[in-house]
Amino acid sequence: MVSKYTLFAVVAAVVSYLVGNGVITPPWYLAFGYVGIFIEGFLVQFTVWAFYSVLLKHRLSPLRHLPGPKDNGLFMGQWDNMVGEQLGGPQRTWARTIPNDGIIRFLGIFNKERLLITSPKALSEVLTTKSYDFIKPYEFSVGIGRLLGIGVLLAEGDEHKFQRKNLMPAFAFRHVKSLFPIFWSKSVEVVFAIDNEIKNTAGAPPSEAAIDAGISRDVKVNSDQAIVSVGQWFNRATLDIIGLAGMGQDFNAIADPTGDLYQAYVRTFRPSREAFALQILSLFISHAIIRHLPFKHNREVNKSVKIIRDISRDLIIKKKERLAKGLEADKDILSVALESGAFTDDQLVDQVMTFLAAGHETTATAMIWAIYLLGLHPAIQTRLRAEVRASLPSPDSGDSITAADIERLPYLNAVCAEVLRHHSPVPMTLREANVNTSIQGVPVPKGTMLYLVPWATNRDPKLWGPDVDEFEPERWLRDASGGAETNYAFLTFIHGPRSCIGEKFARGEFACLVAAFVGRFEFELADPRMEDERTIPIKRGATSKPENGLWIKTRKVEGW
Ligand code: HEM
Repeated sequence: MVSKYTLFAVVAAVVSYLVGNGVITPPWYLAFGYVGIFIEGFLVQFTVWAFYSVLLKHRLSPLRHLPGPKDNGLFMGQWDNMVGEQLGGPQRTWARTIPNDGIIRFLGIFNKERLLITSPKALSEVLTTKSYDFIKPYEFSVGIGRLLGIGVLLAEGDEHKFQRKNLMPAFAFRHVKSLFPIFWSKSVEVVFAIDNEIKNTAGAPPSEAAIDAGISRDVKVNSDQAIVSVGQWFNRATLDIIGLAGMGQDFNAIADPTGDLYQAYVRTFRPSREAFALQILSLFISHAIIRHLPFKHNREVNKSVKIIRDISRDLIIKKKERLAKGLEADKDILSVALESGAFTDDQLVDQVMTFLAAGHETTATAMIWAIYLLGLHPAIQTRLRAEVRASLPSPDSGDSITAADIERLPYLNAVCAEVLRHHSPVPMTLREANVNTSIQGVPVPKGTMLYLVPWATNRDPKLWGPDVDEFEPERWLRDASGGAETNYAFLTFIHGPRSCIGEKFARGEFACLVAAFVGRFEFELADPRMEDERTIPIKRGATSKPENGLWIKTRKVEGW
């Protein structure tokens, strides 16, 4: 489709030719030759278009009658609220306070119209029955695609159906069950590593360089207690798990955080002023241009992406060699993708990149919130520790576990489900109507942007009851659905054909990591300022976690 800028340029060129040759004479213009008239022509069109789209379009929109927040800025709609609060925060408030039938309309930057989808019925249409009417917005895909590759997460339409069908066998629960020994062995390894760190870490805070490189942030308190920064440990553990269970390759990031792959992710996700500035710039300029601007952050991300791509390619070559040698077929994600014969080598690289990134940062974020919430609620922590110790083998025993061992721990499963409800690692995701369609009978024009916000839906009192903000694992013991009347009240993994393909994998590794950590350690928040979750600065991005990390006073509990 021709872009509006191309159209403006063509019209301006024609006008410039006609005026320059005296065919037409506008009542007023500055005669600076053909180029001057071209620029004037372009600017006049741009100004008319900008005036229309910022000040008029939303007033004439067929969606203008939908309920929504009224305190809009003249040019920037709800922008001030959205940047001033945690990601998903304003949407959580609107879903609670603005009476609506499932759709709330709000204005974003330059008064662009957006729809927040709130009711289970509307969510089921967008996510399930009309899933392919909605796509991931182009700019979102280009931005995140640099790091994730264009794999199943970003493919659309028939291409997505094809990729998902061929990857599904690797994620069937029958298969995921066989991965529990890997989940457990890495959970035990990270617990041992943290235990060692508590014994050996120095009394002084680690150097800035070590913190920056995601290597150590831990500080000794006394002989058996240290302040541990849990985030980096769980990133290392989940990267190892997706490596082993997903690709058959141990990246050894728990043992050695200086490895290329782990460091590539540390550089990419490291918050910096430049990264934030580029994020803001991406609201005005295409990601395709931004990534080439000469900034240090861009150079670091580009370098990291090359490393991740090269490692992904190497993994594929090694796997192919194993297959060619006729070695026993592996059942990891990469082997399933290779054996399906559905993907070219380049497509496989994109899939591997997708699974590496989507498969580790999310679960590591879930772990941060689990430790945060259990640090805040010592009674729940103690009860969970008792259940784990009574039922699972001590890490020291060297014994492994099965999926059934985890399944039969009701409190562990309830705690994990409640963490995922209370603090969804992915706070929100976006969709764009790809065709003229409708939601709950409301006509939705092509191009309309939709917000699906687990941070709002998972905490909506209409769906969960008045105790929605309590961290209350019991709700999952009373009722397998947590007390909500519908699945669509729980959006952590989304639903339908674009739901998280790794949900069962994620729930399995998450339960193992929580069990091993809580079984072995007693812990509390090191920073009392974090006790009020509403005031914690949260990092903005695809996943939401505390911007300054999570620091907990940790002590080994003997006897298991
Ligand atoms: C607690 C951990 C996790 C959470 C909260 C989570 C959440 C999500 C969400 C919300 C989506 C939908 C994104 C969207 O449509 O915009 C998604 C998609 C996806 N996730 Fe996860 N995820 C987790 C773990 C994993 C793991 C461990 C893997 C891989 C092993 C994985 C692989 C994927 C893939 C490939 C997709 C795209 C699916 C598709 O579009 O067909 N995720 N995830």
